[in-house]
Amino acid sequence: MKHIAVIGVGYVGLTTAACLAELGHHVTGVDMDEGKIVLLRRGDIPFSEPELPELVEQNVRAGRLNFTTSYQEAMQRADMAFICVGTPPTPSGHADMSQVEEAARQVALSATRSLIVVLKSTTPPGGNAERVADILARHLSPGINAPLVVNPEFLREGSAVYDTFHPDRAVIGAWDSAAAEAVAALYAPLRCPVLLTDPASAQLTKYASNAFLATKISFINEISRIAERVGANIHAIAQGMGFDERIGAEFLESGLGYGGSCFPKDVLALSAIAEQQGYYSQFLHAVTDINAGQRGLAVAKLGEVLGDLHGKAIGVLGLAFKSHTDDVRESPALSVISMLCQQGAVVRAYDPVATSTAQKVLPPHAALEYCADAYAAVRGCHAVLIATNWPEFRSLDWSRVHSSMAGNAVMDGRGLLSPDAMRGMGFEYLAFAN
Ligand SMILES: NC(=O)c1ccc[n+]([C@@H]2O[C@H](COP(=O)([O-])OP(=O)(O)OC[C@H]3O[C@@H](n4cnc5c(N)ncnc54)[C@H](O)[C@@H]3O)[C@@H](O)[C@H]2O)c1
Ligand SMILES: O=c1ccn([C@@H]2O[C@H](COP(=O)(O)OP(=O)(O)O[C@H]3O[C@H](CO)[C@@H](O)[C@H](O)[C@H]3O)[C@@H](O)[C@H]2O)c(=O)[nH]1
Repeated sequence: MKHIAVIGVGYVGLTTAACLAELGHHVTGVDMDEGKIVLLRRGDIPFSEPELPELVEQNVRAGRLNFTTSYQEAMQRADMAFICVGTPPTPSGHADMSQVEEAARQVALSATRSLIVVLKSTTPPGGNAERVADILARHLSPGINAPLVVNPEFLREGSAVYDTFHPDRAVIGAWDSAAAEAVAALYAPLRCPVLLTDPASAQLTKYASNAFLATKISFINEISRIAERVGANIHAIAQGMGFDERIGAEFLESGLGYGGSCFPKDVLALSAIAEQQGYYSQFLHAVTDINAGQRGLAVAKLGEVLGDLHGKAIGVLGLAFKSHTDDVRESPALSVISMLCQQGAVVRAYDPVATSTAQKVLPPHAALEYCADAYAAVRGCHAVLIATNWPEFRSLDWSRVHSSMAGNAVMDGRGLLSPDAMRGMGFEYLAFAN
């Protein structure tokens, strides 16, 4: 059993803290956001993530998990500190390292004993790990050591707890082999492959993994553009490709493209890393461009059917960047809503859990209304656009939807519905290549 401080209790930090506590460790989560800590101390979770509320509650009750805004309190007995703060994109696409550097400085200043510092935040290779190690060394009291271990996180939002307990691998990059082994020991109960490597390789493994998954999505979206022109069905194609084990069936869902707090920023950051080293990656720029283009294509398809979008009512189902989360960072749904409003459409939006997060991000607009349920959102609409892959949109009573709409167009931006069934009910069914 270890005493562990987790710095930053966002999506990654809170999940990591709760899962480490569940594995028997004593964990203190620290965040500079007092509001988050107040919520957590009251037993509330600051965001929506399946299984997490129960896990946090159980471990707080068992006395293994607590929360504070004080680094001193969290670091008092810490054997390890996990840095899980954000690395958002700068305007030039680089990863902003300021939260990580500040967290490292605070960890070092409040350390009263030697400990291992584990960098879970996604950070680019090319000097950043070295800089964090240097910040630690400069701010530690004499006689205290804090070797740095780079241990990138691979969880997905919406299945964060499951992914943490069932990881495909742990990647551990360190200069100090004893520190690397100590972090590897934490993963032993999870029985996953553990890759021990150097910090730069660990960092680049994370970016390469995200860029590869983003590439699969842009690739299938590129194929869907070709498929549409030759009258082929993209779902059949993806299925046929996916049977080939060398290709794999996952991440071949065509549609509005990827969003979220990771793929868009990490592909950009990888391009920026390459450019900093004098290499322009045409390939990564193409992945980003294809992805961005899907949103405009969806709006154009609606325009083709409805003519001028001005004054047309469009029901948008989904605001989150994917199902089972309230996260709207880089959500394709929000870009599409902005495009529709710009073209003069009246938007009626609904999401099972992400309305309040969307309201904080989208500027209020006279033509944008948030609705309490999917049926309210589609009522009186000329068209419906499915923007997020929530399962509940698949199981709506679509004949009820049809009879309550003013028009009959449905743009299925996530390939959720059966084209034949929808057309059979009298919808003008629009999608990417089917
Ligand atoms: N969200 C994901 O699915 C995911 C998955 C894998 C990796 N990552 C990476 O993990 C990192 C964290 O992502 P996230 O989505 O959890 O971010 P987040 O924004 O949800 O959480 C970051 C937290 O850190 C806190 N914070 C910032 N500076 C701090 C400081 N100096 N001291 C204490 N707290 C501080 C913030 O208040 C916030 O609560 C990023 O590098 C991200 O790229 C994210
Ligand atoms: O076939 C697919 C699969 C996904 N998506 C979209 O891609 C985005 C990302 O989805 P997903 O990867 O499931 O969610 P994230 O929570 O962003 O997780 C990714 O980003 C995390 C942060 O780095 C990594 O840890 C995870 O391994 C990686 O999957 C979402 O907008 C999805 O709608 C598609 O368009 N088609």
